[in-house]
Amino acid sequence: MTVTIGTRTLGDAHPTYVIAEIGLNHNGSVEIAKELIDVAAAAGADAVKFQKRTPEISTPEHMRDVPRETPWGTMTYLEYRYRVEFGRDEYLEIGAHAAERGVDWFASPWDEPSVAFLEDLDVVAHKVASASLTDDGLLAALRETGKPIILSTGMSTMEQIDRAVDLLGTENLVLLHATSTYPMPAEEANLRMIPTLKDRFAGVPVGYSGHERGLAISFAAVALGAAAVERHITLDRGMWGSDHAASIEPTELAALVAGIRDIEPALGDGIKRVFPGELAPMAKLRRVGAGAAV
Ligand SMILES: C=C(OP(=O)(O)O)C(=O)O
Repeated sequence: MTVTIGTRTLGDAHPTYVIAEIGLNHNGSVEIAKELIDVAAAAGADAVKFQKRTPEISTPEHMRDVPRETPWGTMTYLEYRYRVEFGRDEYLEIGAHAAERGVDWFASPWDEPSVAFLEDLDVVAHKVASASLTDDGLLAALRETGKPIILSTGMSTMEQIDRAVDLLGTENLVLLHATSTYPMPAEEANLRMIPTLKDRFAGVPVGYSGHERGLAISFAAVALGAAAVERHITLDRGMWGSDHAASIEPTELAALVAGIRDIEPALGDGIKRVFPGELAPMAKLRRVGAGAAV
C-alpha cells in the first residue's frame, strides 16, 4: 500500500519522505519560519511541518499560570503559547513560501478547532503528535478530513496504537515510530519497532520521528525500512526555546537528506544475485572447485 502526499508517494520502493519539523522553532516569527523553509528546500527535504494549537484548549490546566521567562519578558505559560502561535494570514504567507520552494507543508493540530483551521488552509496532510495519540475526538475529526494522516507513536502502548489505528483506518495512514524523550538517548530508540509496526499493520507505510542528537540513528531507521523520516530543525541549537536543543541545524539536515538518498539505492531487494561488477574479481580470485557449477 502507498500513501500520496502532495506530489510524493510514500511506501516500499518509494523514496524516503523527509519531513523537516519546524514545530515552534520559528519562535513566533514568520521570517524565521521562512528561513527554515529555505533551509529545508535547499537540503532537499520533502516537507516542512508546523504545530497548530488553540492554546486555551490544548494547554493543560495545571500549566496555564506557570510563569515563564521568554525573550519577550516574563509571562504565563498560556500567554507564551499565544505568543508563538501563527494566525491565518501568517500561515497563508508561509504556505505560499513553501509552495514557491517546492516543499509540502502541513502541521500537527493539537485540538479539534485547529483541524478546521488547517483544513481551511487546504493542507496536503495532517500529522498526529505522539501526545495526541489517545485523543479520540481529534482522531475522529482528522479521519473526517479524508486527508493522509501521519501518526506518531511515542509515549504510547501497543494497545493505544491499535486503538488509534482503528479510529483512523489504515487507508490513508502513515505510522511513525517515535520515542518522545528530548533529546533521546540511543538506548531508548528501539528501532526494531519499525519492522514490528510493519508486520502488525501490513501495508501501512512506517517511518520514524527522531529526537536524538546526530544523524546515525535516523540513517539506521532508513536501513530498517522507514518510509519517512521526521527531524526537528533549527537555524541554531543555541536559540531560545524548548525544542532547539534536540533539533538539527541546516548543514546537518543537508547531510541527513544526502545520506538517506545514498542509502536508498544500497538497500536492494534482498534477492541474492551475482552483480556484473563482481564477475572480474570472481574470475581473478576464485579457485574453480566442485561448488562452482551450483
Ligand atoms: C510532537 C510532534 O510529533 P512527534 O510525537 O513525532 O515528536 C508533533 O508532530 O507535533
